Amino acid sequence: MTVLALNGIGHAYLGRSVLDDVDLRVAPGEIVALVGPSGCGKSTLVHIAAGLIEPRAGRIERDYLRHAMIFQDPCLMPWATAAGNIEYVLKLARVPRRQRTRRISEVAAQVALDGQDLAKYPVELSGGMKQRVAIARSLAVRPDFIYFDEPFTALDVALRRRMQDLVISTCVCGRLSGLFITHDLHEAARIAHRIAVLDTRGHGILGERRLTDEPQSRDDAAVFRWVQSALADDPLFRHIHDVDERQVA
Ligand SMILES: Nc1ncnc2c1ncn2[C@@H]1O[C@H](COP(=O)(O)OP(=O)(O)OP(=O)(O)O)[C@@H](O)[C@H]1O
Repeated sequence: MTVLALNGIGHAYLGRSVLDDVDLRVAPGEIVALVGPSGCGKSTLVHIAAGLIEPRAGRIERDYLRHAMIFQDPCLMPWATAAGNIEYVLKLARVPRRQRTRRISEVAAQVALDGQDLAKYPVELSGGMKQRVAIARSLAVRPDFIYFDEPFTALDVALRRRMQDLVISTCVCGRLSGLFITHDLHEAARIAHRIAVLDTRGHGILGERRLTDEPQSRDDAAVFRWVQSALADDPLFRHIHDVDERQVA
C-alpha cells in the first residue's frame, strides 16, 4: 500500500537535467526522509511530489486526502497575527467561523503556543515560534500527508531538536504520512521510518534503509549509534559523507 508513489520522475531547468528516473514510495503512516548533498534535486523532487512543479517525465500517484507543506522559511503573512495566519487557511478551506476559533486553539496547543503568542505579529515572534505557527497552520486543515522541505535548517540546535520532537509527536504518533527533506542524517535518523538517498546528480534513488524501531522509541544514544555506524560501515551513506567533505574542502 502506498499513499505517494513517484514513478520515473525526470526534470530539467533551462535544458539542464536535475532529476532522472526517480522512483520513491511512501506507505500509510510512514515518514520517509530523503537525504542527499546540496543541489542534488531534493527540493525539486518534493515540489514535484506536492504538485507545485510539473515534471518533464514520470507519473505521480497520490492516495491521500489533503496535504500540507512546511518550508525552511515559515512564509507567514506579516500583516496578520499568528492566529490570523492560521485562520487564513481555515477560511480558504471554508471552515465556519465558530469552528475556526476552536481549531486555532487546538493546533496552537499542539505546538505549545499560548493565547499571547497567537495575538502577536510575525515580527514579534522568535524564529522557533514562527516555525511553530507554520506547523500549526499546516496541521489546522487536518492533512493526512505533510511535505517537509528542510524546515528546521535555519534553527539553532536546541530549537531544532524541539521541532523534531514536535514532528514525532504530531505526525508519527498521529499516524500522518510524510516526506521529509533534509541533508542532516541525524535528523533523518531521529524522525523517519525509512531513509532514502538521492543520487548526487539526481539520477535516481541510490538506495534506502529502514530503521527498525519506531521514531518515538529512539533515544539519543540509539540515533547517534545508528548514524555513526551508517557513516562508517554503510557504502550508501559513506557516499554522502564523501561528497559533503569534497564540497567543503
Ligand atoms: N527555478 C530554478 N531554475 C533553475 N535552476 C534551478 C531552479 N531551482 C533549482 N535549480 C537548480 O537545480 C538543482 C537542484 O536544486 P534543488 O533546490 O532541487 O536541490 P536540493 O538538493 O534541494 O539543494 P539544497 O539541499 O541546497 O536545498 C540545483 O543545481 C539548482 O541550482
